[in-house]
Amino acid sequence: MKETGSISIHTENIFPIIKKFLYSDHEIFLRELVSNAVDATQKLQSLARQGEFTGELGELKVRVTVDKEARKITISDRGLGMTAEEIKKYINQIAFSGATEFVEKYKETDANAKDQIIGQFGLGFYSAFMVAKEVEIWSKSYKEGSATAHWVCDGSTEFSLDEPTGEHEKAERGTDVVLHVADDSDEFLDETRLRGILTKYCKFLPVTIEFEGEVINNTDPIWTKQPSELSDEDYKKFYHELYPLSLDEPLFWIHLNVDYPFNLTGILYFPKVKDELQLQRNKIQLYSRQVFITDEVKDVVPEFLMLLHGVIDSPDIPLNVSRSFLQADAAVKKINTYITKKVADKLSSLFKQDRAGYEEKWGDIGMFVKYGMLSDEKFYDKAKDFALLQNTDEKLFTINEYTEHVQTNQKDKNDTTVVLYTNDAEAQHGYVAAAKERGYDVLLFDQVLDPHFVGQLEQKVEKTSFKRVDAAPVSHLIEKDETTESVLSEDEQTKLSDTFKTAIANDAMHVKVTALSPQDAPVLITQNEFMRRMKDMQRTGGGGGMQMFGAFPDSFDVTVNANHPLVQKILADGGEKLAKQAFDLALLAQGMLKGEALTQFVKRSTELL
Ligand SMILES: Nc1ncnc2c1ncn2[C@@H]1O[C@H](COP(=O)(O)OP(=O)(O)OP(=O)(O)O)[C@@H](O)[C@H]1O
Repeated sequence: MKETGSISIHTENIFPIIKKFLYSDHEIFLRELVSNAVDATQKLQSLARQGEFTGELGELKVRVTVDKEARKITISDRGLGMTAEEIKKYINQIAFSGATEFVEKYKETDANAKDQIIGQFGLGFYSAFMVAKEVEIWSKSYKEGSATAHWVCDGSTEFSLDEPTGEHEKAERGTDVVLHVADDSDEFLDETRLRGILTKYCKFLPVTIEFEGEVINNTDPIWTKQPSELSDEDYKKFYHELYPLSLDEPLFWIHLNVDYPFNLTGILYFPKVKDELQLQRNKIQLYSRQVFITDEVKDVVPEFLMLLHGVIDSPDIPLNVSRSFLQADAAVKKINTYITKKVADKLSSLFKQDRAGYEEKWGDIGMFVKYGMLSDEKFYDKAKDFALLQNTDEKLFTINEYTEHVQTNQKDKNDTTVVLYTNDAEAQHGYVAAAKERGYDVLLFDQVLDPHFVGQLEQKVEKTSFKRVDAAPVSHLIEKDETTESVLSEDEQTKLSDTFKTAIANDAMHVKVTALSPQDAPVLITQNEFMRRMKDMQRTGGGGGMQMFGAFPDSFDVTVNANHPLVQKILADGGEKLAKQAFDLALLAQGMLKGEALTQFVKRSTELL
C-alpha cells in the first residue's frame, strides 16, 4: 500500500522560504537531524529504564555517512523509530507546524533582527530542505511487530508514505534519514566540511556520534558531573578539549550548577590575561542539553564576564526568539545575575582562603575585577572587599587596608585622605621618589582601565581624593594649613616670573613663583589633575562630554621655587640662560625634553660647565 498526500492546506509552500532566508546558516541542518536522532535514542533508553521496552538495546550509536557519488547524506539512529502513523503525526503535522511557525515569525521580524532569528530558531526536521532536494525517512518502531515506514518528500508540500516489504524492509529498529543533496549544496558532500560541522555542534552530545566510522563526541563532558567527582586535572583537561588551540592553562574556574528558578550548568574559566590583545580569543560556548548553540553569548553573560572562557548549558535560554527579546527575557536576566554572583563569590572565597595565592593571580584577574566593578554596581559592592591596589613597592592592599595605611600621613587640611598614584613609575620616577622621601605612599595605576577606576574609587570611597604624583610639587600635593614663607618680595617675584616667561617663551607653560622648601627642586613642571584626567579619559574612550577636553591643547604649570638658592641666583644675575637651563632640567625630569630642545640643552650645559 502506498499513500500520497499533501502536507500543506493552509499556507503557501514554505520550502523556498526556508531555503532562501536561511542562507547564511544552512549548516545547522545537521545539528537538527543529529539532535533528533539523539532524542530518539534517549527516549528509547528511558523507555527501557521504565520497563516499557524490554528488548535488546544493542549499540546505540548515531551514524552519519556521506556518499559523494550518490549525493547522499544519511543519519541513522537505533532509537525508538516511528510507525507510518507516527510519521504522519510527527513529521507531516508537528515538524511541519514548527517550520511554518518559523516562517511566520520570520516574516514578522524586521530586517535587522532576521539574522538573529535564523541562528536561534531550532527549525527542526524541515531544515533538511535547506540542503536537500529530496528527503527520505526509513523507520522501524521499537514496538513489537512494527513494519518499516518509508516517507519521501521532494521539497514540495507533497509526500508519499508506504510500508515496503521484502528486500526493502528495514532490518533494525530505528530511523535512517537520507538527504539527496541539492545541486547548489555540493559543499555538504565534502567530508571535511561535514566533520567540521559535527565537531562544532555535536562535540558533547550525550549519545555516541560516529562519522564515517570515527567518533566525533565526548558523551559526558565534565559540566554534567558533580564538582565533588572532579579533580583539578579534569578541569584543565576539559579546558584543552574545549580550546584545542590554547596553550595556556586556566588560572581557576567556577563550576555552575543550578536548577531553580532556572536550569543551568557549566564551567567558567578565568584565563591568564597578561596580554590584553588576546582576550577574546576563546569564547564562552552556549549549549542547550549538550547541543552547541552559539558562542555569541552577549546577552546571556554579563558584558564584563565575556572575557572568561568555558561553557554554559541551559535548556531555559530561549533560543527560538530574536535577540531583542532575549535582552528583555526574565530568565536571561536571572542567569546574568546568577553568573555575576557566582563569580563574585568565587573570587571572595579565593581571597579569604588563600590571600597569598590570590595576590599572585591578581595581575591576571585584576582587569576582570576592575571591569566588573566599573560596569556593575552589584559587583562593585562585593568586589570592593577583594579588589586590590598595588603600590610602587609591589605591595597589595584592599581598598580599606589602603586608606587605613595612608591616613595618618596623607590627610589634607580638610580631613580628606589624598591618595597619590603614578601611571608610569619609570617616567615619573623623580616625582615618586620625592613623594616617598616625604613619607607618602604611591600607588601604581598603569592599566588601560585605571583612569576610570580611579574616578570610580574617588566617588565611592568617602573623604578620599586621588592625585597623580606629578600633579603638583610634592609639598603641595597634600594641602596642609601651614604655608611656607617666601624669602622674596612681591616685586622680586614678579621680576623672576618675567625672566622665566621670556626664557621659556611658550604659551602652554604657565609660570608661577611659589614658596616651596629649599629642598624642593628649583623648577617643577606639573599638570593639573583635573584637566589631565579628563584628557586621559577621553583618550581611553570616556566618550560623551569628555570629547571636548580632547580638543584643548596640553597645558602645564611651571612652578618656580622662590626659596631655592639657584632661583635666588637667577634673580640676582637676571640670567635668562640659567632660567632656561633650570626649566630644561625640569622638562628632562618629566621626560619631556626632546629633539632640538634636548640638543640645545646639552650644548648649553657644556658651556655652563
Ligand atoms: N530520528 C527520529 N526518530 C524518531 N522520531 C523522530 C526522529 N526525527 C524526528 N522525529 C519526530 O519528529 C518530531 C518533529 O521533529 P522536529 O525536529 O521537527 O521537531 P522537534 O525535534 O520536536 O523540535 P525542534 O524544533 O527542537 O527540533 C520529533 O518531535 C520526533 O517525534
